[in-house]
Amino acid sequence: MSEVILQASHINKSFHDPVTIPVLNDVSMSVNKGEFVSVVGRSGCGKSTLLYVLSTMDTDYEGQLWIDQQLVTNQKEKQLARIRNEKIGFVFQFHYLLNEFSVLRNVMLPGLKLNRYSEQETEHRAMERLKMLHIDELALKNANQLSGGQKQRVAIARALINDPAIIMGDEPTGNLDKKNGQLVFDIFRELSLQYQQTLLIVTHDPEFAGNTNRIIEMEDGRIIRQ
Ligand SMILES: Nc1ncnc2c1ncn2[C@@H]1O[C@H](COP(=O)(O)OP(=O)(O)OP(=O)(O)O)[C@@H](O)[C@H]1O
Repeated sequence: MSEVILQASHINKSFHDPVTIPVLNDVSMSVNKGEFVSVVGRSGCGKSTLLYVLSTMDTDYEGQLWIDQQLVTNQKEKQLARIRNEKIGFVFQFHYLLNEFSVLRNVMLPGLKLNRYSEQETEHRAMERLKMLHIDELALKNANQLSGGQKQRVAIARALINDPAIIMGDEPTGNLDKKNGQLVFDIFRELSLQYQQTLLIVTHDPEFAGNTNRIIEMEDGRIIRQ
């Protein structure tokens, strides 16, 4: 049987602004190890809100959530911060690299924070991941010397530094031209096929979604197809 990496059960969420707006409506879903899953749906249907809940950044919801077989609902923030750093790699629309640091240092940072390996070992692991993504020649450049596509590939290397159970992305190709968007897609596919990396990516790009293993389609806060 496939190993379940992420499971959400009957997630409900509303914003109170000041009237109550229901945004997630009885969302249940799971993602298996090695699956490359996309989340699609019209603007405002709740994709980002769902991703924030699934990534444990938003804890204000009803329902239950497991990551890598561990129930994370109702855990304290300190524990959640550790789970996020250890189990989840994030790739956003904007790369959030620290411009004053080298590419290598940027990739190392979540590893140094986790403190599982020595600094030397973390550097070695960061170089391995830059090689995996074919960008090791950028290691000593400063982040602000890179193109948008290169920055996003560095952000993916950074997301991989702690061997996350799952990579979550919110529009990771949304800010890239077609060629660089394709490059980022190809990296995700290679990670999924070659390294059994589990991926859950919110996207507006039908071509991107159409080439993933499974599409989760949302409408008005519900999953209408998966
Ligand atoms: N902090 C907030 N307070 C109140 N309402 C919010 C808040 N964040 C999001 N919403 C509302 O929740 C709904 C879902 O928003 P969300 O950002 O999850 O949609 P989305 O599908 O990711 O949209 P997009 O594709 O445009 O990014 C929208 O109606 C939005 O206006």
